[in-house]
Amino acid sequence: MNWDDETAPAAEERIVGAAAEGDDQAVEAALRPKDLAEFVGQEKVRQQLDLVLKAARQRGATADHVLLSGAPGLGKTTLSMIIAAEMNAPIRITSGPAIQHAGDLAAILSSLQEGEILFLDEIHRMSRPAEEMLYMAMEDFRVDVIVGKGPGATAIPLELPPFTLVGATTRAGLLPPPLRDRFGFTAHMEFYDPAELQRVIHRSAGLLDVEIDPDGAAEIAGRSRGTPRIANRLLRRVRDYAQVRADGRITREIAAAALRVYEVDSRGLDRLDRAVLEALLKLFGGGPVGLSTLAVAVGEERETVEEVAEPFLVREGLLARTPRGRVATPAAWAHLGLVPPQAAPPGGAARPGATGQQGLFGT
Ligand SMILES: Nc1ncnc2c1ncn2[C@@H]1O[C@H](COP(=O)(O)OP(=O)(O)OP(=O)(O)O)[C@@H](O)[C@H]1O
Repeated sequence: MNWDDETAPAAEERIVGAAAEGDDQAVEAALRPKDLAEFVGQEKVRQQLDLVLKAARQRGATADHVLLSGAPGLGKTTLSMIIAAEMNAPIRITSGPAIQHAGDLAAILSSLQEGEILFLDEIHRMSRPAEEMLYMAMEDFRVDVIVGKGPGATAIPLELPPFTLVGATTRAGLLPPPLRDRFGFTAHMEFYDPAELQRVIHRSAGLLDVEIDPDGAAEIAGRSRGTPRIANRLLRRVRDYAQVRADGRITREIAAAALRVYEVDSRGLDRLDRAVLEALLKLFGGGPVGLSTLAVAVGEERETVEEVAEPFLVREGLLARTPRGRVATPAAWAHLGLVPPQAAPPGGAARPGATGQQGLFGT
């Protein structure tokens, strides 16, 4: 899957977009778990990382370099900060696109303290020369700084203090093998199941001082697309609704009513996702239909349909991309409360008007 799909430009304005938005950042800082015990879910990653860090602490050494891969909003930045906290080490945060020249990287590396954690987000987007410098830095804690140009250029070796690189990527497959191989520990972060998201929501509600029923948390969790960042964002919008329209407490009914206002349905589909699905079912009998035709039908760019709406619909098993075009699955018909043509009574096609829309947003 193409994880970056969820960060495509049009996805940024969506309440169910996985990329961080402007007002997320300050709140996210307040909601970040501070240690491994507080970090919800990702059991395997947590157990393995716990061993890696404990062993390093016992040896009095810096931890091995760590590569975290997974979709946006699953907790990679949070985990890098936890690594620093568990190692009692300072952390420096930067990203691949910010390092365009090898010199940028040399400047950062040479100013690290011993044992410092260097968090490099979007490591797959670093420039090639910087990437090559990183190989030597990771392996030998040394870089060659080139001084001068042409035949007179000389490489001056620069010793670095031992440090731990924590690389984060949405696409581990894009990393060149020599870079991937230099990480001592690689963790792949999975989407969270509803029970885990419910725990994330309860924890965040506590920190935000919001009263929430277990059913209210479950309702939000089911619409959060497996992603803690989305769960926290939906929680904040539901909190607003509960405060303005009710007594502030979040129940299942309040959560469903609030998310109806924001057009997030019972499976976490938003207006665009549903428009695509509805066009596919109602106008094209469930497909197959070409991407361009589908895009025209919903009045969106081809890229928006392909990169913003489709990845989640595919992940949810509602839409399939086939060589003949886009096809709806039986689950898509069921979700929109429509009858597939082959199951329609004799003489009657699919009943385009017979939607169960009211049910989609919950009660
Ligand atoms: N396991 C978790 N338990 C509790 N909260 C979490 C967990 N994972 C993520 N969060 C919350 O979700 C938000 C987003 O997490 P974070 O910024 O770490 O994601 P990310 O994977 O680094 O995203 P990106 O790839 O966009 O940088 C944070 O507010 C964090 O508190």
